[in-house]
Amino acid sequence: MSRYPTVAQIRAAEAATGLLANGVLMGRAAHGLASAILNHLRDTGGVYGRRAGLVVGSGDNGGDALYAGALLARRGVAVSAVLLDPAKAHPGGLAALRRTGGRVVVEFGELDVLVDGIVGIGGSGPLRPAAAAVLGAARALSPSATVVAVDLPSGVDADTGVVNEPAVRADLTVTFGLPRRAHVLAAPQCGRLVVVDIGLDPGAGRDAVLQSLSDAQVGAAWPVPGPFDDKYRQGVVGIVAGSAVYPGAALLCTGAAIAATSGMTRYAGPAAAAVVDHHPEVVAVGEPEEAGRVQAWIVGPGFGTDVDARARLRTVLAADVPVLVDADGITLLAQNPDLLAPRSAPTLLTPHAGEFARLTGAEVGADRVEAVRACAADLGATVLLKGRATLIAGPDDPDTVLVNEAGSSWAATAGSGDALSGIVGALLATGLPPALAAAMGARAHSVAAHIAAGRPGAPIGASALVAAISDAIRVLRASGA
Ligand SMILES: NC(=O)C1=CN([C@@H]2O[C@H](COP(=O)(O)OP(=O)(O)OC[C@H]3O[C@@H](n4cnc5c(N)ncnc54)[C@H](O)[C@@H]3O)[C@@H](O)[C@H]2O)[C@@H](O)CC1
Ligand SMILES: Nc1ncnc2c1ncn2[C@@H]1O[C@H](COP(=O)(O)OP(=O)(O)O)[C@@H](O)[C@H]1O
Ligand SMILES: [K+]
Repeated sequence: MSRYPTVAQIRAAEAATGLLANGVLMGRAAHGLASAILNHLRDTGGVYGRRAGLVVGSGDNGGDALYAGALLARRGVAVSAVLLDPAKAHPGGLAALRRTGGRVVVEFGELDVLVDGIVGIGGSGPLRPAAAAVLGAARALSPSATVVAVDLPSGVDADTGVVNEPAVRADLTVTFGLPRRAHVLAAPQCGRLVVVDIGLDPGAGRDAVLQSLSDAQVGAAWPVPGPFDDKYRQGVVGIVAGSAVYPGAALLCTGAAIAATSGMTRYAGPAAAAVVDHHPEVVAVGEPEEAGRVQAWIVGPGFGTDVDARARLRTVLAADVPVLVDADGITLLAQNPDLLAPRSAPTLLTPHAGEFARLTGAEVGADRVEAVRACAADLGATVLLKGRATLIAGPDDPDTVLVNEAGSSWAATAGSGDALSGIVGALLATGLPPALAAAMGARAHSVAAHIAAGRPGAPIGASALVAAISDAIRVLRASGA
């Protein structure tokens, strides 16, 4: 389990050490930052004589950069610094840099490493023009320089992960004590993340709302058949998806459900013939009323928004079992929110941003974590908001929002949402709590996309993702073994 505290929680954890005012924390941060840069230099040709440029802002983020620059200069790195506001540059850090031979310059020469010490957790908004100009000139002169962000790439909001352009895009981000929300919400902007130990209380950040499961946790919790299990005991999932004209969603969703667990998969809808043709293990009928017992339903992917679809949604939501509503089902639900009111079994909604806006009447907005939390509380349902960073909130636990950072964007392809609902719905049918099922399913979905794309990676369709689900589960289960 990783936890991603807010800036307020990070500041409280730092203050609790009593080591802020005396500069001890900054010293540790600077050591960690310098070590990460030295490691990078060693891995790419050596340390001595390499060139590092520091872009230094007016706060402690700039202080970290200056002290780290001093340590690099002592190891033979040629360090230069551009001070964005010379009168406010951290005095101790600046003195240290000067003592070790680092130079203050107005513009950089060629660089191997460009260090973004502009702003950290005290920053707000985009890069100001002077900072953007210095970075732009440095990038133009040294396009292959490695960009190292101190704490987080400047211009990225630490709590929401919003990238306020112009913003820094880093190859490596070195942070201190605890990862910030932005590191998972805007992971592609941060590059590789190094978290330096600065001696925070080991319990620090325990109150962080935003959390992610490790692969090992997902693997250990993945349901597999036990010695006395049969097909029914592992959960029967019922799927209402696709249509006679558009059977694709039904095939993808059903295929994903079959791969995710060993329980039984039923299908109810107009694509029954095509489903059985592709997946002979499925028991398929025309309508949900004919389907027999299930432990969870998936309803909505590609099943349209006509009167028949509406009637099927009504039937499924009237069942006293967990229901996952996706895609067209969400669009219909947005028009008929009263359908949720009588339900006592859990409901799980899996919107993308557009469906989320339809459901709530408002765009997701900058604070995705708060948006998903509020939506879950308002609707009394678990909500999974899709994206590169998928967020999951339940209705009864405002102190937990789970996040799955996909690690790659190969899943951004048509029909991959149908695969996600198949995986998550099959997990729901095994009896897992909705938020856990959603987070585990999202993780397996991302890993499957990554495996299907291969190395160095090639575009995939959703069918390839579905075909890789079994391998993804193996990878997740092996990661905890
Ligand atoms: N507080 C602590 O204990 C520690 C703090 N550390 C470092 O200190 C940083 C936080 O320092 P500060 O609180 O001084 O804040 P920052 O250095 O992150 O930024 C605050 C300064 O930047 C200016 N600013 C805000 N937005 C800006 C923008 N868009 N463009 C240009 N300037 C902008 C503000 O006016 C202020 O002067 C952390 O991110 C981390 O790097 C580390 O030294 C570890 C210990
Ligand atoms: N940039 C991205 N990186 C990684 N995964 C993504 C990205 N964009 C979307 N996804 C994932 O791909 C799936 C897309 O679902 P959805 O938008 O419903 O597509 P469809 O309706 O075509 O099936 C979701 O699981 C989502 O989290
Ligand atoms: K920074």
